[in-house]
Amino acid sequence: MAEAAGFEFPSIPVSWVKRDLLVFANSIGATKDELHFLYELHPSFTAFPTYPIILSFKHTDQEVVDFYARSSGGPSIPGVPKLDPRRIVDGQRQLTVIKPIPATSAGKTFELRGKVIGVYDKGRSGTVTEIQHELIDKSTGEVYTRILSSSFAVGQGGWGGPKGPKGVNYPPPERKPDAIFTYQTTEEQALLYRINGDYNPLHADPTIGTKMGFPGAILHGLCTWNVAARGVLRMLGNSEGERLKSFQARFAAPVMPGDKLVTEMWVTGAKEDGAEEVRFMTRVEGGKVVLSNGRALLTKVEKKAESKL
Ligand SMILES: CCCCCCC[C@@H](O)CC(=O)SCCNC(=O)CCNC(=O)[C@H](O)C(C)(C)COP(=O)(O)OP(=O)(O)OC[C@H]1O[C@@H](n2cnc3c(N)ncnc32)[C@H](O)[C@@H]1OP(=O)(O)O
Repeated sequence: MAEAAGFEFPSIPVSWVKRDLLVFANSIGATKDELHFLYELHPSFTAFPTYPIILSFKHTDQEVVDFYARSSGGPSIPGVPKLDPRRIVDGQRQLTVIKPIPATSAGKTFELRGKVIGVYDKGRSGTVTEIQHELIDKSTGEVYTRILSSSFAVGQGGWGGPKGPKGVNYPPPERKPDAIFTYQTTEEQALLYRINGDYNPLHADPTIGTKMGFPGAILHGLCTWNVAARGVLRMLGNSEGERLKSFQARFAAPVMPGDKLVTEMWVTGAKEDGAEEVRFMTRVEGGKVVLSNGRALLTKVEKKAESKL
């Protein structure tokens, strides 16, 4: 098992154009008062700061790809049994902004360099694979973004691997939230979000969702995660992309397209690298917590009075 940790994947060339940024901002519900994420001629036009999260799915694609073929096509991780991509869900994600990305990758040679942090056997529950990716400009070696991902292979545990370290939890303070952001997803939200490059049929074909025990096609965990990122930035960072330095959360329960998402957030007063800590939690209205362990780092936190649908 020692061989799995540190295993490096072949680097993946990635690219994007302004149009991809527009699709992304639309797919996470950006509104006309966030025009700088939606209109390429806006004087402050910029990528929504979590956009790089999509690049491990998109690569350099302009066309739809076969998700399963791509997910099973990569190299095997040493010491770990082959996992069935049809029964893998996203577990958690952390994105750290090191340098904001340009509005298009044209003129640079970006790639994602990925390595395994650990693969953990959770017994009957499944297997957790933790991978770190860095978005790097190959020609200069500059790192733009660091992403830590955990995927959860449901029911595919019990192969004798290590259980893994105890995770760090970021529970919200026990007081009223400092801001609340509500977003009504549509029945077609996942069909729109997949155009970013995550073509997992789990988000389109209801029969695949029901085989995994869900009520139908579920929303991409990262769509919920990015909606929450937009909410935190909107409510506490005046929708100024450069203020978001880090964003992370655990996918605690699935979301169905059409659900209303309620993100509660707390400014804790803690500081890290000159940014302020925000903890957050997202629920489906009146129901389950769907994003737990939410934590963001923002510079110049300022509260907005009201949430916007
Ligand atoms: C190669 C192809 C890559 C594909 C990438 C995916 C692409 C996307 O398109 C797919 C998606 O977007 S899927 C949608 C988003 N994800 C979800 O909806 C998952 C929601 N969560 C769940 O269903 C359960 O929490 C569940 C099932 C995750 C866990 O529930 P339980 O089995 O009840 O687990 P539990 O008993 O609570 O815990 C067991 C151990 O696992 C750890 N753990 C739990 N949830 C985790 C999570 N979300 N991420 C990472 N680790 C997690 C627990 O800490 C526990 O470990 P330990 O015993 O060591 O404490």
